Amino acid sequence: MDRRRAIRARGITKCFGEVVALDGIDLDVAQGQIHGLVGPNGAGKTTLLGLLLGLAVADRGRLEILGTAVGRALAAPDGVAGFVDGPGLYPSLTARQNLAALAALRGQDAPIDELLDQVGLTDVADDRANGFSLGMRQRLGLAAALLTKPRLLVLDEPSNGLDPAGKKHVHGVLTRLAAQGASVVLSSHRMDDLEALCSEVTILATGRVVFSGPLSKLAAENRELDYRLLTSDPPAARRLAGETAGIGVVAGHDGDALVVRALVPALDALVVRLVQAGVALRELAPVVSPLETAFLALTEAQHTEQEDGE
Ligand SMILES: Nc1ncnc2c1ncn2[C@@H]1O[C@H](COP(=O)(O)OP(=O)(O)OP(=O)(O)O)[C@@H](O)[C@H]1O
Repeated sequence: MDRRRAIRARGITKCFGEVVALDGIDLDVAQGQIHGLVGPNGAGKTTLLGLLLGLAVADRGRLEILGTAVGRALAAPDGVAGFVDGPGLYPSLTARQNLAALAALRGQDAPIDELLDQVGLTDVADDRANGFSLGMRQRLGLAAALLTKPRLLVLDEPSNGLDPAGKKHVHGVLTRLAAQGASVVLSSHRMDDLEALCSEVTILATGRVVFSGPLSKLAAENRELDYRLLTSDPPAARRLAGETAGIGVVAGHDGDALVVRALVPALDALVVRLVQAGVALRELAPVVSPLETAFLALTEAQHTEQEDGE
């Protein structure tokens, strides 16, 4: 058994009647890693997170969490905390009372003020949870999960409803937790969040893993992407792009921006030429992120394979 791995899943299958929600899932999550789960609606993300939290048991397969094989009991494995389908809170209690009640249930002292501060709820600490917005409830749920000092934190769509300040707090909490050696598995439909937070992602489609690994592997795959460039001299940039091998200039105007289709080596060559010609590069970014491009390509491919098989 590998204790350096927070999660090791092999051949996990889970059905609800006729519906195969998970179909032979393998998953590896290292300690200290923030791992993203992504996939279209109904892909099986929540079902998988529920198994990690001990809310359900797999029909087949082997699941090890924090070095221990998960049995058939419906209970969160030791060291695991989190939530699916929104956090469970006491609506008539304040944020502070919610955390105090949970700490008392566990018979432990907890740094409640510090936790409220970490998730950015200090100003509303004495407001009742039933008046909280979705983003505030998510953050209180995160603070509640942190009460147990988890070694594996499991979160279903933690970014739902977060404003930019809330997002900054949540990202800060998760990043610090991972830096201290805990692991985080979270699902999201927000590619920008996953790219900002996760070192590895697993893409699920109709209950199967279609990709699992580092984000850099997705970006480095041999796939042409469209890039948007803002430069100090748009006409010169357009001319140089047209003269660079492997660069396709995408038609249509986006203000002063130049949009090119290229693999990374050709893009590198273009940037070098621009700089050598004295054209300053002010912005360069993929029009659609590598993760989103891979997500669409991989999940659509899976969908088409299924249709062909029917
Ligand atoms: N309790 C249940 N009873 C019956 N079917 C279920 C149950 N839970 C999930 N399913 C089915 O299992 C499949 C996977 O659902 P799941 O909620 O895990 O997907 P998801 O990837 O989290 O989707 P979303 O992005 O919409 O949240 C779906 O077809 C869903 O309808």
